[in-house]
Amino acid sequence: MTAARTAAGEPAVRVRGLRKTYRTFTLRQVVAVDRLDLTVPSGGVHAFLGPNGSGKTTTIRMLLGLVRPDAGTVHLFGTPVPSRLPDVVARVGAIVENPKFVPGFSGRRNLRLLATAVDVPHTRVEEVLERVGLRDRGQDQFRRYSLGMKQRLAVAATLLRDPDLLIFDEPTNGLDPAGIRDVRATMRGLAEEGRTVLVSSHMLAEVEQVADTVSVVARGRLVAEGTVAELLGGGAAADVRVGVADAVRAQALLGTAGWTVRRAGTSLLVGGSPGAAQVNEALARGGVYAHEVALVRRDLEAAFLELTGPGPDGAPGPTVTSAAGAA
Ligand SMILES: Nc1ncnc2c1ncn2[C@@H]1O[C@H](COP(=O)(O)OP(=O)(O)OP(=O)(O)O)[C@@H](O)[C@H]1O
Repeated sequence: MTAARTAAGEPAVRVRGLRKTYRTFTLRQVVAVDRLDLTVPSGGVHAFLGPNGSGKTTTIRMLLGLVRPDAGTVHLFGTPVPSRLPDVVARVGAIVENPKFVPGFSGRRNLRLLATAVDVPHTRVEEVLERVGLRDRGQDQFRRYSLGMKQRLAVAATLLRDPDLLIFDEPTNGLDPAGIRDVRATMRGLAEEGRTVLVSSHMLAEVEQVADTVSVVARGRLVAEGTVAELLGGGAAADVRVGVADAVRAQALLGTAGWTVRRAGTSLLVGGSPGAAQVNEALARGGVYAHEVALVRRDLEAAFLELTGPGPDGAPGPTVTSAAGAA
């Protein structure tokens, strides 16, 4: 099953030059998505990351044929959308906004209604309830479910047709920590079954823990793509924090080695070095012995703000970086 889901060699999602402009009530033009390129590899969890209003929901709605683009192309598993959406729609499941379930019906009855609507046998309802851990609570009324359980029922609904691509728009909004953990575990589990999960988020911590690859958008445009580690600059590019008694001498030694050195409280932060061991060695060779040498991971929040914040002139976004080195 895993091979069949991913064997096509096509990315699950391929978007090129996508653009969508809205007109507000005051006839002001809002560019929601602006010549966006997006590639979601087949298999694994891909985070679609960006601040509020950066165009994530609009993009997802275009992937699903719910909003018509002004320009650009969308392919899902190599099939052009929306022109040939019917050919691929059964392979895609999405939770875009709060799913509509009947509050007074049980979770199971809600799913059975949906199963009938999409022509799936009711035996599949039991499978998906089991899959999201709701089989024992399937007889409870939907209105009695916690938010996390409601979200899991929504996932179960998307699984009815056994899709290869699942799209979640901000799935952890409003969930408590246990609910967030559940959603993350569900996403990982789906990816391990060979499916592709595309999850939009503005929550960096969520992305770091669950995503294999990430696309970062700001003001409707792609600003970076790659793995989380690549977006953070990788270990080699991280700073090294050094604690020494003689900071002046250490600063001179490290500067001579060609690295950038700046003060951070009582420590020094060394940038551009190949790693902590090399920094330590350079100090020792110069007769300076550090009481602390530690690799400091670049802060994800800082990296994200750097990527998505306004440029120095406050206007267009930062240039596109391909952290993965991919075209
Ligand atoms: N139907 C609409 N009419 C007018 N403007 C819209 C409409 N939908 C979205 N927008 C605007 O387009 C821009 C992108 O919105 P979108 O909802 O796609 O971003 P988002 O990244 O999903 O944001 P959030 O994380 O807040 O949901 C925003 O400026 C938003 O106000």
